Amino acid sequence: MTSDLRIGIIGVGAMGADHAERVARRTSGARLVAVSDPDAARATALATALDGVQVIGDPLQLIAEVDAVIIASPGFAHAEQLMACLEHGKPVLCEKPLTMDAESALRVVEAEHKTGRSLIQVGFMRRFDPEYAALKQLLDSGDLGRTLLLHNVHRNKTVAETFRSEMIVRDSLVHEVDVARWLFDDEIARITVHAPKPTSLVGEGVLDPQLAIFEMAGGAIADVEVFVNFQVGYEVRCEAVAEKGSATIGLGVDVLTRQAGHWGGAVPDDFRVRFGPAYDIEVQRWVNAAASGGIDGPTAWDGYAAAAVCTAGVQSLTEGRPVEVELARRSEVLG
Ligand SMILES: NC(=O)C1=CN([C@@H]2O[C@H](COP(=O)(O)OP(=O)(O)OC[C@H]3O[C@@H](n4cnc5c(N)ncnc54)[C@H](O)[C@@H]3O)[C@@H](O)[C@H]2O)C=CC1
Ligand SMILES: O=C1[C@@H](O)[C@H](O)[C@@H](O)[C@H](O)[C@H]1O
Repeated sequence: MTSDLRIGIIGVGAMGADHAERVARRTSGARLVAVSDPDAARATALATALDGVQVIGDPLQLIAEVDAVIIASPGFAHAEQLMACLEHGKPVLCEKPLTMDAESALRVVEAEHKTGRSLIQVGFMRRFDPEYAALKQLLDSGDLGRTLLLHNVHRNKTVAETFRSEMIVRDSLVHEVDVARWLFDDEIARITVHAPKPTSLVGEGVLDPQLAIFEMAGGAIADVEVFVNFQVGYEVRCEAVAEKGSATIGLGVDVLTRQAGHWGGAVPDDFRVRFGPAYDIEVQRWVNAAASGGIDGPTAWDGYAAAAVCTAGVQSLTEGRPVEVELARRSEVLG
């Protein structure tokens, strides 16, 4: 008899399958017991490969049957599945974005508040990345003085054809929204999303790349280039500029080789390589916290605040102007 936390995963595409392997093979105190995905063949193949994992067709039934849940379904499915986790009192690590818009995200925050518990952790894994964590520690130490600016680059090799302009804001830029709120420890008051001449290597009408400007409530500014069809590989960089110095992460320069007339390092293909250690730390810490019914990471409120910024960001992209972020008063929602 084991007291391991019995985990169920909803959605086993790229991210869900990665988490399944993580929970099954290298997370202590947890056991993967069930998966659910409308693509039954995909769920069955994964369950078979991982041994001892049940396939449950209905995600709401999975929620009822396990101790804790990882949601890795597409963002549009998160709200209903999160509400079911709250109804059953189940701790849940929900992949970002919390939901696809500010309104539904706020409903989730309110519903969680009614339970009187912190059950939802949002998968903003960069907070667990050793490089980002070191940057946060350095900025918080005050050694560089006050942080004034952040320059961010977020590039994916390619994305699915269904990934339209809005998704670049809600699904990709949302990471920098969280990074800026976290590093500055401040809210984003205003966002502008510019759409430069798009790459010709994507479908008609897709605005890629995008250049976003976040104006923080306290006056600092962050800029973000987000380019999801960069072709080369996965690159995430952040430079913080402070009063007495600057600090940069994500240069990917740990191994430089000279070979066949070239020198340089490798560019990872996607986030599973670059942020693998961050997901490992994130899931292990969530499991440890969930075992006592809590969380240890970005909260539902963080997910809501990010959704509110992205909602304003999509409006800015559509209307071609800066848009103020409408954020509910935290004290009114959470008491
Ligand atoms: N933290 C991170 O760096 C990353 C987070 N993500 C997030 O993970 C989630 C999943 O993304 P991917 O794995 O890239 O997508 P994906 O398209 O590879 O996989 C999604 C899976 O969910 C299944 N699905 C569709 N509708 C569903 C529903 N209603 N209920 C349950 N399952 C459903 C699909 O059949 C598919 O197997 C998204 O929220 C995404 O934003 C994705 C990539 C990286
Ligand atoms: O979260 C992720 C994906 O969903 C998103 O589509 C990518 O742009 C991000 O780089 C990745 O970290």
